[in-house]
Parts: sequence; C-alpha cells; structure tokens
Amino acid sequence: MELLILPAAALVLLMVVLSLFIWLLLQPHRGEIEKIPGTMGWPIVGESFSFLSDFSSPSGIFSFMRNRQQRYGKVFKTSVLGRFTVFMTGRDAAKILLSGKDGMVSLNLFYTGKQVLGPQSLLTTSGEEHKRLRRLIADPLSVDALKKYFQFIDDLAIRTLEGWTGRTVFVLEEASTFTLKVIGNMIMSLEPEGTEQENFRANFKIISSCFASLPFKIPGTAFYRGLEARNRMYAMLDNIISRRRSGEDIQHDFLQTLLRKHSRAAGETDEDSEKLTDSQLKDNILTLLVAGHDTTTSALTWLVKFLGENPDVLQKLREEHKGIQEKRNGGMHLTWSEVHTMPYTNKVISETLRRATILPWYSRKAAQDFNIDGYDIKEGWSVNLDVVSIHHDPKFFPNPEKFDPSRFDEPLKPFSFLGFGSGPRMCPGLNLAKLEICVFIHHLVCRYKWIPLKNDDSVCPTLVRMPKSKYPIAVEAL
Ligand code: HEM
Repeated sequence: MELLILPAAALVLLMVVLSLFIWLLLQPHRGEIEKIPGTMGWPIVGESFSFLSDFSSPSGIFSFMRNRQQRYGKVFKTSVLGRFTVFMTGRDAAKILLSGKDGMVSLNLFYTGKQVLGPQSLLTTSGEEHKRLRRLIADPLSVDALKKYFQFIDDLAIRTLEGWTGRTVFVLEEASTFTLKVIGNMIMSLEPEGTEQENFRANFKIISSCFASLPFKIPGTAFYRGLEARNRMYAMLDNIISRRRSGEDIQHDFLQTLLRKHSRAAGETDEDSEKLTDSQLKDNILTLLVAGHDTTTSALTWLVKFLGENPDVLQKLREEHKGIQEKRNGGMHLTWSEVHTMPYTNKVISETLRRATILPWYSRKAAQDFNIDGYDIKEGWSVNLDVVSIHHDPKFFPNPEKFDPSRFDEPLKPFSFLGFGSGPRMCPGLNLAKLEICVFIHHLVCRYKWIPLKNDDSVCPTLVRMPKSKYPIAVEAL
C-alpha cells in the first residue's frame, strides 16, 4: 500500500480541491470544531508535511502524536492529506471507537480503497451486512479449519529457509513471498511456483500499491492500473470458480468450502437467499488477500529484527523450539499439536505487535453525534484511534521502548493491547497470521543464525509500518 509516491503537482491539486470541499462541508460545525483543541495547520496543506516527515521517522507517527498530545491532550484535531480528522487515544476512546456500540462509528476507508475492494467487501460494509459477512468467513478461518493448510505452510517455510543458507536476504521481501504463497494456497490452492502464481503475484502487487493513490480513473495512473489488475484477478477467480462448479477441479480450500456452503438450489435467486453471491465472494477474497498480506509480512519482518536486537529473547525462544524438536521422534517437520505448545513464541508475537504497532491508527467515521472526554464529535467526522500511544503508555507498559515479551506473562487490562484490534472489526485472520509466524520462526531459530547488515531504523511511509531497509541479513546454518 504505497502511500507517498505521488506526483507532487497532482498531490497539491488534489489537496486544494479536497480542502475546499472539506471547508464547505465543515461550515455547519464550525462552532464544535473550534472547541476541539489542536490546529488545522496551514491553509490547504494543513499539517501534512510534519505528519509525513514524522511518519517515516524511526519512531513513526508516535512523535506527531506525542507532540500534539503534550500540547492539547488526548483528543485533538488536525488536517492531514486533505482530511479534517480528530485523533484520540487511551483505553476509553478505544472502547468507544472499537466496540462501535449502537452503530456509533463505521470504518473509514479512502475512496480508492473502497473502489478497489468493491461494494460487498467486509471493509466497505457496516451494520447487519457486515455482521453477516463476518459470520460467513469466520468458519474457514477458525483454528480447526486451518489444520488442513498446516502441511503446506510447514513445507513452504522449510523450503524458503533452505534457500536462505549462506546468502544475504532481505527479510521483508522473503516474508512477502512466503505470506502471499500461503494465502494464495489457502484460498484457492494456488501452486507456490509457476505462471499462475506469478500472474497472481504481479496483479496483487499492483492492487496493493494503488490503495492510497490519487482517485483519478485515467489510463496510466496507479488507480487505473489497480482497477485493471483487480479485473484480471476477478477473471482468474471466475475461471477457477467455474472449474470448481463443473467438477473439473475439486480442492480442499477456503474457496471450495464457501462454494459448497453457498451453492444455490435450482430456482433460488440472489434476492431470496442468505448465501454469498459470486461478487460478495470475490470482493471478500480480495479483501482477505489485501488485509492479510502486508500485515503478516510486516509482523514477521519486525519479529526477526527484534530477535536480532535482543539476543536474550532469541535464546529463550530458541530453547522453547529446541525443546519441541528434542521431544519429537526425529525429522524436521513440525506437527499440528506442537504448534499449540509455544507459549513464549506467542508472547514474542504479541510484543512484536505492541512494539512495532503495524497499523498505527484505526480509522473510523462517526455514524452519529457522540461525546468523548467532554468533546462533541459530529456525525460524518473522521475519527482516528492512535494505537501507537496506547501501546507505548508507560502506565501499562513500563519502559515502553524495551522489547520485553514477559509483559504478556499476566493478562493485560482491556483495550491496552490492540495488536489485532478489538470488537466487531477485530482481525478475523489472527489465527492464520499466528500459525504462519509460529511455523516460520520454529524453523528459523532451530536451524539458522543470522546477522543484520544494516543499522537503519527508518520506516516505510506506508499504511502498514515496515522497515525501510527491508531488513537485510546474512544467514548461516547453525
Ligand atoms: C500479524 C498479522 C495481522 C495483523 C497485525 C492484523 C491486524 C488487524 C487489525 C488491527 C485489524 C482491525 C483494524 C481496525 O479495527 O480498524 C484487522 C482487521 C482485519 N484483518 Fe487483520 N491482521 C493480520 C493478519 C490478517 C490476516 C492473515 C488476514 C486474512 C486472512 C486478515 C484479515 C483482516 C480483515 C478482513 C480485517 C477487517 C475486519 C473487519 O472489518 O471486520 N488479517 N487486522
């Protein structure tokens, strides 16, 4: 999801148009806006420049938030990237925004994201329709249902790592290839190599990088290319779906499960059925790919980085995995039951998600007027939960910059840790993400050692936080 590679002139033009539009839109609420502390920055550009420069610094968006929270408190207004928005932080705000009680908020996606994911995506629907879609995809993503993909993930992790030996690798690139192959196989049994995989990967990359592009549907723009890639991806899915329906190709994957559950009886129409239509199916397959790929890639990369920087944690983690290996009767393959005996690994994953805060804020739109910390928020306003500050609150995480998995020894206070979110929009892919990471880390720490080749803490200016250096390492067998 590249955010910033935008032609400067077009960006300025868009900001002017958006600012005028927002200015007109906000006129009826001038009074309420005035009462929210903070500044709207410069005319047109607002506070975009300091937001963008902080965004790609090592501490990321945290310094932007901390500066303003020190000046204005937990709730403040700003105008960034052509959007008037209210940032808020703290457990109370998290509870209100994430539990979405009484339909108080809905998800706030960029226009381009909405167009690319489609009108039936989990991310573009809300209320009852959103609940229904969640129910329908929950089963195939449950721990039990994931068991059938375990062997593939295990084999792929072993093969990927064997290719690392004696080489310099960019962890981010390798993690990206690994997670895309896993999700492609899980959803539609894509083979990890070959033309179909390559086309899938190429289209996915174009889609994923057009998310925050300018919303111009003109040939040559990133948005236009993204929509074209989406059409190619949907054509590929149509082809697979028709092969499955004709019985020419039967698999045991996510798509097959949904096709079986949602096939229509003769004469049953879309209107009188509770079942998923083909466009709902395709929009949500694309949604899972988009929501699951960059996040898991980033988590795996940060985890390897944090292990490299914290030898004591690496040693303890290695002991857990060597212990599992020793109890096994030979062979390098993990077993399904062993994956559920990794308590320390789970704490390392949680601490990685806390420390890196891969999605730095969760974006919502007020669906009705409400009050938070004494401030009136009006229907239609963009409200963002600053999660980085919640994850770095010294009251709940003393010495917050330290990477310390033992913080998760005891249960935490509700809404103090939000690595996978909370409430009705909580991540439905968390079991898959954890499975991929546990398997990969098992083989990595049992069989390899590595040294980092670059001491660069800067972060990509993308919606999902990733190390800019892609984290190059030199790898050797243990
Ligand atoms: C370590 C990896 C992952 C992290 C850190 C992560 C994190 C999150 C978070 C924080 C949210 C909620 C955002 C909000 O409230 O605004 C979310 C939602 C979501 N995630 Fe994940 N995720 C990960 C992996 C995955 C995977 C593997 C999948 C799919 C297979 C996935 C699919 C989704 C979807 C579809 C949503 C939207 C849910 C909805 O709106 O109802 N995620 N994720």
